[in-house]
Amino acid sequence: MEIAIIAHDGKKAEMIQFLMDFKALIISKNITLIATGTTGKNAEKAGFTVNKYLSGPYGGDAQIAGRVAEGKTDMVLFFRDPLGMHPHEPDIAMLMRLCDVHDVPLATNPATAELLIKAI
Ligand SMILES: O=C(CO)COP(=O)(O)O
Repeated sequence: MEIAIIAHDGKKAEMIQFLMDFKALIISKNITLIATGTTGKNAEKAGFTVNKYLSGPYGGDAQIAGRVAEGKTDMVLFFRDPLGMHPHEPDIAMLMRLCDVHDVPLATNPATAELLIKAI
């Protein structure tokens, strides 16, 4: 199972805490993690193996959206910062739209991500 992890800067610490909280489950379920660039680097520093794509503003969200459209990604955990401005807002909207088009589970905050990952 492939899960995409993406976190805006203000939410990266929460993403790493989330990954640590569910590390045993991620390993035991043989989950492949993919991520936007900087989120992925942070996860690697925390000891996770991650397939990294470009940083979000440089097209990483769009690359992951492509994988969602191709049926390669099974779940997207996207810790968005609703208080921040993002130059790549169109890419973010595209990713969320394609999750809906292809009925791929999408969590946009840690509470929802916890419910989703516990359901695996
Ligand atoms: O911008 C992002 C999501 O929209 C995240 O990108 P990074 O993981 O490269 O910071």
